[in-house]
Amino acid sequence: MATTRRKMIVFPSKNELSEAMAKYTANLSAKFCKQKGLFTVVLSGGDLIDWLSKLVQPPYIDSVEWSKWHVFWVDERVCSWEDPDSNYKLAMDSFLSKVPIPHKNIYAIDKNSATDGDAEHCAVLYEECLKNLVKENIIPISPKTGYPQFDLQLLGMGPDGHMASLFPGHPQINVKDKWVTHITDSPKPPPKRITFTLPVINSALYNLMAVCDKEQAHVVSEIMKENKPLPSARLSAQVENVWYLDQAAASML
Ligand SMILES: O=C1O[C@H](COP(=O)(O)O)[C@@H](O)[C@H](O)[C@H]1O
Repeated sequence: MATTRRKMIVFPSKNELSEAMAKYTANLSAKFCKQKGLFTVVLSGGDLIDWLSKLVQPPYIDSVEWSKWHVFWVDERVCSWEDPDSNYKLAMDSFLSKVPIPHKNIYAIDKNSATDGDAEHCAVLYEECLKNLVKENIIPISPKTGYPQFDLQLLGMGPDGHMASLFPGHPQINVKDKWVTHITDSPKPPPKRITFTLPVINSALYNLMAVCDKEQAHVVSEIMKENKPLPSARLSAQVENVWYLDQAAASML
């Protein structure tokens, strides 16, 4: 599996980081829409969705080819779509409902199994959904890794070093025989979640990890300076693995 070098950019403020993230996303959208007529974007939950707000403002709101976007989640909390914990709801409310992405191109967790709290079935169905999209030539399989290959993933990290719903000390980080797995004892609530597995995450062409605030400074230093093998430290990408930090998150480097 390819291991691209981690690239790091520190921004003076969260606002500048947000602007850069919008520009990075819009540039890749233009590149892939031109190259292959579509753009596959994987979102996470958490603070990152707030930082994406610049995409729903000029110039991007008018220039991005939203109709060509296909949107996925790197992880999802197993709860109803209306639950405030839902990553789908979070992205819908502040981002996706404001841009003209065709509804059929927004691939949420299965509504019924999520409401029923059946994490295992949600993971199985999400993997099935990805496999169907491979057959439809929406998602290619990476020739290098054999896993599905997304164009861009926008990721966040928790203060414990987790990314997606891959938590330190939990076995999901080592799963290789699935594309999507589940957890029922997440240390961060809610306990039931589904998540892409590490080989899928690392098969993406571009991975952008955005980390802000002083509370994250310690874990950023553990990863960058001490090489601590936390889940986020294992992030890679096929073309570029870039970390956007604000000054506060980078303050212990
Ligand atoms: O629980 C989750 O946490 C991570 C990090 O979130 P943040 O609020 O600390 O930025 C997030 O990336 C993931 O998608 C989410 O489910």
